[in-house]
Amino acid sequence: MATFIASGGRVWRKFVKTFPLGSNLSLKRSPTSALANGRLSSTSSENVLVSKDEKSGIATVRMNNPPVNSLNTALLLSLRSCFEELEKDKSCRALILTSNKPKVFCAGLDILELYQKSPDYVGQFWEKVQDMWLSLYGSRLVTMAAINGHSPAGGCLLSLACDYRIMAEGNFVIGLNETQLDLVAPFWLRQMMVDAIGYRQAEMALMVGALYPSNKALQLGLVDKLVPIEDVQTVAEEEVKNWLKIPDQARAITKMASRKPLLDELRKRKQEDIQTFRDETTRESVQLSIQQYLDKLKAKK
Ligand SMILES: CCCCCCC/C=C/C(=O)SCCNC(=O)CCNC(=O)[C@H](O)C(C)(C)COP(=O)(O)OP(=O)(O)OC[C@H]1O[C@@H](n2cnc3c(N)ncnc32)[C@H](O)[C@@H]1OP(=O)(O)O
Repeated sequence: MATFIASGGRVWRKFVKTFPLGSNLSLKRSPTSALANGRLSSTSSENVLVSKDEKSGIATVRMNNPPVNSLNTALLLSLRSCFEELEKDKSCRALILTSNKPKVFCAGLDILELYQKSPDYVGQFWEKVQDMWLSLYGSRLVTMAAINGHSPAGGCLLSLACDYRIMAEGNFVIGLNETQLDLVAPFWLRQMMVDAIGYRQAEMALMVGALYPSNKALQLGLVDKLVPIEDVQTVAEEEVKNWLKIPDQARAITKMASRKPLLDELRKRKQEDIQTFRDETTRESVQLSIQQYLDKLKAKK
């Protein structure tokens, strides 16, 4: 039987201190998890559930922000802190990012964080998006997106920041639909898309704000593997184990060599990027588009 430890090591205690914990400290574990027989540590904040198999060093990070894991300030802060703590944990070698709510991996940025807010507020919000991305994209760990549902916009951003993407088959969409909200994806997000699917396809996808069904996403190379939804976690664990056969140091140095230019570019242009976001999102016409988009989402029911 698996042993559940609420706050086993230094890293976990620190993480627990950083965030208000929900009453539930027990691990919400997929019944099909291949880690079931490993020694597991777990901890949770209200919006992110983390478990780690001590033997393999594989952590699973489950977004738990109902109803659709939209990235609000609290979730962004929790994700960043969680990525940074796992990064510092010497026994951690890999991270699987998934959703605790199958059928929606992440609905992207919380649109309400962009609606009728002051320029200062949206600027600070955007910095949290940047910092979360820097910690995930720049991670030394093997990072695997286990995309068990829809993954539009900011959800696609999270997936692209990982090293490998496994998505659920079926009627789920992924892509960068920012232009549909009258928003322009920033250079670092556009670049990840280009790196994943190539210049021409990325250019078209970004211009029209395309959301692709999972089979088309596989064909384009936006995701790497499609599996039935109930197998997403197990296949992600198997895939991570394959990656962990490669020595960590060589793999991580190689990863950094390819990602450093984009990481450095954002670090250098952080304030300019924040200013652009502030100016764009608070523009009257953009606010109107966001309002119409929100109305459309509500009217769907
Ligand atoms: C210079 C500018 C730079 C900008 C760059 C920005 C980079 C990233 C941008 C973004 O991420 S913008 C957000 C884009 N996201 C979307 O377009 C997704 C919208 N949501 C959906 O399409 C669907 O909700 C879903 C994810 C496919 C799930 O569908 P489902 O049927 O399961 O749920 P719903 O009934 O649609 O939603 C439930 C509930 O949640 C609300 N909601 C959904 N998405 C968001 C969101 N992103 N932010 C805030 N709220 C969201 C939705 O309105 C429903 O609310 P209620 O009606 O229940 O109150």
